[in-house]
Amino acid sequence: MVQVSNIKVVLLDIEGTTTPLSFVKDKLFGYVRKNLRIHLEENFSNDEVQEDIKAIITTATTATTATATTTTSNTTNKSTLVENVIEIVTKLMDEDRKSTSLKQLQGHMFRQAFQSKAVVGEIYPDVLPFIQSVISKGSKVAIYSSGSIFAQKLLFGNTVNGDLSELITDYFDTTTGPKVQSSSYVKISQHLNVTPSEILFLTDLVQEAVAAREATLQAVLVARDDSRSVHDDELLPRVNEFTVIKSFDKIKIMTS
Ligand SMILES: CSCCC(=O)C(=O)COP(=O)(O)O
Repeated sequence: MVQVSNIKVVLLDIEGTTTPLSFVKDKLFGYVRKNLRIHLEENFSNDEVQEDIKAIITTATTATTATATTTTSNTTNKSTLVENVIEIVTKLMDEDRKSTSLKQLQGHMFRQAFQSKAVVGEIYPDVLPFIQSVISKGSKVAIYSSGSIFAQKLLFGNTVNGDLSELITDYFDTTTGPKVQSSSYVKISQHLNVTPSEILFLTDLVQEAVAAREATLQAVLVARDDSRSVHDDELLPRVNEFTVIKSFDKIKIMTS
């Protein structure tokens, strides 16, 4: 059992930490891949979709990596724009990019997925008891994910365990900054009005744990059976710098 003390907020990553990778990759992202064309075509004139299209095109034209090579055009022609956006979004998703524009679009598409019950939010069985125990000790629970805040609220509002969104006091996404940058965690602690060391960050990605620790948060790695960096041999030296738990029931928040 890992004991942590002096914690006012527990900050949770989603993919691989609260929620199975397979759910995010296959069900959520799978829904986007399958329904992107129909979403764009049927809702093309909506302000929200127009904003999403503009943002995606901006990402493609300003990206410094391979995505920038995608052909974009200045056209307002519907079918050309739809084809362009599908090409860019597919490429961004293939590269598992965390671009804010991609995450905004995905989040808007998840609304239909959750409302129609085509998708129901999955969390690991130990997550809800842990959240309840954190709250019972007077600490708060917040989320920091690359998924948009809109998407995060949909996920926690529509889980297999019911609506958990009210148990979470604050949500953060890439509009605060990338999860691999320590400045993002400084901003989060300022927003939460606590000192960084009073935040416990749980993630399956060592690069995120490193950034959080640089900002002096307490960071613990979560090594689920399907987790990402904890099973990457190249990252092992960095992983070994952290406390690693297999599930949330291995962590105990001590009241001061
Ligand atoms: C409903 S949130 C969707 C998750 C997502 O889009 C994502 O990129 C996962 O990012 P995380 O930072 O939670 O690993």
